[in-house]
Order: sequence, then structure tokens, then C-alpha cells
Amino acid sequence: MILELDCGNTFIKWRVIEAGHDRVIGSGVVGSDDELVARLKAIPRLQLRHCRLVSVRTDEETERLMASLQVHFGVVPVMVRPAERLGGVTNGYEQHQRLGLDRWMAIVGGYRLARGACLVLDLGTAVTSDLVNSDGAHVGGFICPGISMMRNQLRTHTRRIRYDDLAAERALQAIEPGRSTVEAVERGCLLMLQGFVKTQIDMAHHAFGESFTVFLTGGDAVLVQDVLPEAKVVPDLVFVGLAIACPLS
Ligand SMILES: Nc1ncnc2c1ncn2[C@@H]1O[C@H](COP(=O)(O)OP(=O)(O)OP(=O)(O)O)[C@@H](O)[C@H]1O
Ligand SMILES: CC(C)(CO)[C@@H](O)C(=O)NCCC(=O)O
Ligand SMILES: [K+]
Repeated sequence: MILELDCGNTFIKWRVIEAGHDRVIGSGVVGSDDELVARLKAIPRLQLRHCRLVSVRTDEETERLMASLQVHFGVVPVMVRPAERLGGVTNGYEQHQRLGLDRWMAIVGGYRLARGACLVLDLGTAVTSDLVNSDGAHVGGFICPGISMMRNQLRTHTRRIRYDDLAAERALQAIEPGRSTVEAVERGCLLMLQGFVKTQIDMAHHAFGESFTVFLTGGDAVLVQDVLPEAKVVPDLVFVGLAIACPLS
């Protein structure tokens, strides 16, 4: 069994697959290293032989997690390293090692699945967009705040925007102009997100013409799915890239 991890800024996304079969034995999202260990220990007949991970956390945090996995499960995790080329994709950053490794894994995975030009949209703590042309050249991308960050910034930096999470959830059942603070803010942030992804589609059309694949991933992908009917929602896109970056030798 192989443990795969995508360590983001807020959550760790994990899954356990059967080596050679790609059959998923378990998967989930956890908020801490300890929670991950507990979730894994609860899997009956777990036998981890390998572990591969991608992390955008600090080296210290990532090393702590790797050490904990070694202690609890006896696996030595393999970590994705920056590269200029992988899986037919060329990193488009001026300094390739600066491109977030989760973005790198998602575009390598996207290019593999698309076998051609693609636009990769990842909606998590941050929202990222990356374009890859039909030759596999990553032409660059964009980073902006995720929806939680947008609304939290509004709440933090204004004095009169105050509401609870339940009201927030209810406000998003429609997108008419808001008639209360919670509706105005929640719907405003949602429209920013949707506007952003639609602009990315326009940009991809401009760059690639009609033939490109749109991939949507990350925890908040559902929020824009309706406005992007052409997008393929692939929650495990980062793991597709991860298998290419860290094959079992
Ligand atoms: N405590 C939780 N347990 C399980 N799932 C959760 C929990 N909290 C949030 N989630 C869900 O997990 C997903 C988190 O994925 P997401 O891609 O947003 O990760 P992130 O770590 O916030 O972002 P990033 O990887 O970009 O840093 C979301 O779908 C969210 O709704
Ligand atoms: C943008 C995030 C936070 C998305 O998870 C991550 O990919 C990251 O920390 N990237 C480093 C900066 C960059 O990609 O230019
Ligand atoms: K991510």
C-alpha cells in the first residue's frame, strides 16, 4: 500500500492506494499531523510500504511530519523536489524552484490526462490558475486569495461586518444582490471567485484557441463548477502528478 499526501497551507489531503492497482483503500482531509496518524491507524489491515508527498509547508513542518510517519508506520516518505521538466511539462517560472510544488504536481497531472493544452484551476486556501500549451510548456499562471481568505480579510479589516458561519451558508443559496451584510459579503466573494475563473477561460481561449482542457480541483471547486460547465472536476489531480514525480522504483 502507498500513502499519498498533499500538504497544503490549511489541510493535509491523504489517500492510501494499493500498489500496482491504483485502487483507493482510504482517503480524507485532516487538519494536523496527529489527526493523520490517528486516521491511518484506524484503517484495518493497513500495511504501508511506501509514502510519497508534496508539501507547500515549511521544511521544518514537512520534516516533522515525515519523521512522525517513519516512527508510526515504518515508511520513509519520498518528497517531491522542484524540477525544470517532468512528464513532458516544462516549468515556466523564471526560477523554477519558486513555483509551488502543489501547482507543479497539478499541471503535470493535468497535462498527462489532457494529452494537450490545459488550464488548471485549484481552489483551496489560495486560488491558483496555470496554463500549459500543447507542447507541454507551462506558460505561467496566477495566484489570488481563496474565498475563506477573502471573507476573513473583510471581517478582520472592517468594524461593521460581523456574522456567523450558519448565516453565511444560508446566504449562498442564491446570488441576487444582497439585502443584508452576510448576503452582500458572501455573494460578493463568490462572484469574485467565479469572475476570476471565467477570466481564466477567456485567457486560455486567447492563448490556445478552442482546443484545451479545463481542470478544476481543490476543496472549493464546487463553488465554481456551475459557471464552468466545460471543466473536468478532478479532486485527485495533484496525486496524478505525484505518481509521475515519485514513481516506485
Ligand atoms: N476538518 C475537516 N475534515 C475533513 N474535511 C475538511 C475539514 N475541513 C475542511 N474540509 C474540506 O477539505 C477540503 C480542503 O481542501 P483544500 O484544497 O481547500 O485544501 P487547503 O489545505 O485549504 O488548501 P491548499 O491545499 O490550497 O492549501 C475542502 O473540501 C474542505 O471543505
Ligand atoms: C500558491 C500556493 C499557496 C497554493 O497552495 C502554493 O502553491 C505556494 O505556496 N506557492 C509558492 C509561490 C508560487 O507558486 O509562486
Ligand atoms: K492545494
